[in-house]
Amino acid sequence: MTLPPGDRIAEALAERIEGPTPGIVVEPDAELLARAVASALVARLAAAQAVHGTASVVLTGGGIGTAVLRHAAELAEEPAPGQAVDWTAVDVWWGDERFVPADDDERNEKGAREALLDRVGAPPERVHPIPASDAGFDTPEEAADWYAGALADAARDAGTDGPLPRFDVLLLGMGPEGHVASIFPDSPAVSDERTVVPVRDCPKPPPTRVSLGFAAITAAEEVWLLVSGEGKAEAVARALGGADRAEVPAAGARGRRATRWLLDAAAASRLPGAG
Ligand SMILES: O=C1O[C@H](COP(=O)(O)O)[C@@H](O)[C@H](O)[C@H]1O
Repeated sequence: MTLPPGDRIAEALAERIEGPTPGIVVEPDAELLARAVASALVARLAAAQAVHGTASVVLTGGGIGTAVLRHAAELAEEPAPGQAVDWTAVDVWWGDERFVPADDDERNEKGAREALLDRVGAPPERVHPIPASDAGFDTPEEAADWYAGALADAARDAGTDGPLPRFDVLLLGMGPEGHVASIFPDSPAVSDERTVVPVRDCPKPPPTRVSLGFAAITAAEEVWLLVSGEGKAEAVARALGGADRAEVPAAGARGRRATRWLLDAAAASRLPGAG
């Protein structure tokens, strides 16, 4: 495990951190982290479009996740070389969502639309929100089944084997107790093998949610965990120290090709070697 304090995320990407060992990059503070991740994200999506014609990203809610999207929208106004994303050719999915009405401020979708999607003109046919509670589904179970079907349909339309389309980058925030998406420690979701799982009695409000399961998270090409703040430092250290994913779900978030922990200095402060 390496810990390069102050290293730039773009440089780490250029080095192509790949394989089973998570790559760790530390930026000095949350604002610089959000800017660096946004810059790396648009570069990665532009590169995916150069190869495949389209790109796909799985979004997260949360403070840093939404700040990244705001900065990505700014970068779209005057793209740097290698960072020109055609937002009409990006499929947008979500890692988790709160099962509340569509206009509720708790919706991750609402935050993402305001921060990025409405600003870059993402077309409705490429934006795939997890259903809201007023979208015609009575329960999170029904909404989860529907979203699993939407993912499987997209995979089939793209000619991809299996129940999931290609995810170029899957973004995850992490809670102070180590939850990712809406997979909370010691909850049924940690051992649920479905691609999309309903979540009830969630310890963090709102209590009713829908989340990608580990089967979908670990199918992504790249998983990027975005974490800031001292309050999350212990969970970061436990996840990277080999904790069981049932106890620290972030420990089970791995990409097929790469797993990147993108941290600010406070979140990295309990890792071995942190100053
Ligand atoms: O409940 C959730 O929390 C996490 C982390 O949020 P943060 O504000 O502490 O960064 C988020 O990633 C997830 O999508 C969300 O539903």
